[in-house]
Amino acid sequence: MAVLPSVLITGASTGIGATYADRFARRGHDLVLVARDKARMETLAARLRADNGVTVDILQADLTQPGDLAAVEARLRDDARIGILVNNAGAGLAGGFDQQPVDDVERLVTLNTTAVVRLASAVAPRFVEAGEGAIINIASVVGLVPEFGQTVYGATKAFVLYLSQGLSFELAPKGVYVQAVLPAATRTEIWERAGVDVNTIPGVMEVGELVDAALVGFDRREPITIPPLPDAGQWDAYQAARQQMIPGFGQAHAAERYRNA
Ligand SMILES: NC(=O)C1=CN([C@@H]2O[C@H](COP(=O)(O)OP(=O)(O)OC[C@H]3O[C@@H](n4cnc5c(N)ncnc54)[C@H](OP(=O)(O)O)[C@@H]3O)[C@@H](O)[C@H]2O)C=CC1
Ligand SMILES: N[C@@H](C=O)C(=O)O
Repeated sequence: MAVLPSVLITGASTGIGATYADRFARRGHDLVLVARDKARMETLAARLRADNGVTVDILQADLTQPGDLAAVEARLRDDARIGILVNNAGAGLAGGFDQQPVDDVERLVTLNTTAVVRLASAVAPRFVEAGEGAIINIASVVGLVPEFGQTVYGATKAFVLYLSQGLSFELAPKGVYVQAVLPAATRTEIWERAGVDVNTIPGVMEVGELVDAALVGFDRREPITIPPLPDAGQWDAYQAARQQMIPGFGQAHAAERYRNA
């Protein structure tokens, strides 16, 4: 029987990342868990080892700290057993843009974008050389909806979506599968951490249902998975509308509406 690849999951101490850890362990994958809270990861790892007989390593790291991030990058570069990266660690930020301290904004951008792209960059050359591997990036529907008023958080998630689509375009022909997962509101600690009472939000998905649906998309090798979206045709229409603009972009002259103003 072929050996299953190990899975490195960031933000694996709780929430969506811990649930991915549970589901991949049930499938028989060895794991590398990454987050700041070592005690929580040890508790989770002990359960996953006992229940599933898998190997679970723990890498304590604050992904906003360059030294910690470099250690995770090194693990991704050097450990040839890792065949799946789940770029999940992320956070939100309380308040509106004019109230958010810029240092908090910068930390958010570092965690939600810089860490994601650096970890993908660490692993991609090895996956390309092997002609296989998978990168799962957790984005958010908020990245499609500036109207939600979560501007910086949403911008980081739009970045993750674009990054995933671009990486899929570049790497799929080389055998590497890239999936962007766009959850909507899901019951995890992210809300409390950002000072929001999740019980005030309508239509919150349970985390197990979210990850199980995302894994259906993963098994189907979908490039984009939006678990709560009832009509998949709406996403296809959105993509088609975007692609219809592409031939119009290469013009030597400004469009008629901008001339002779
Ligand atoms: N829940 C939701 O409604 C939605 C969530 N998402 C996205 O899903 C992903 C997971 O979020 P979710 O599970 O809900 O959130 P949680 O707050 O429940 O979990 C976040 C995870 O990220 C880790 N983490 C946070 N900061 C850092 C850091 N600086 N360095 C390393 N790890 C860190 C946390 O661990 P620790 O504190 O131990 O470091 C934790 O394991 C995020 O990218 C989020 O944006 C997208 C759409 C909806
Ligand atoms: N985590 C949520 C926003 O704060 C989301 O992405 O829906």
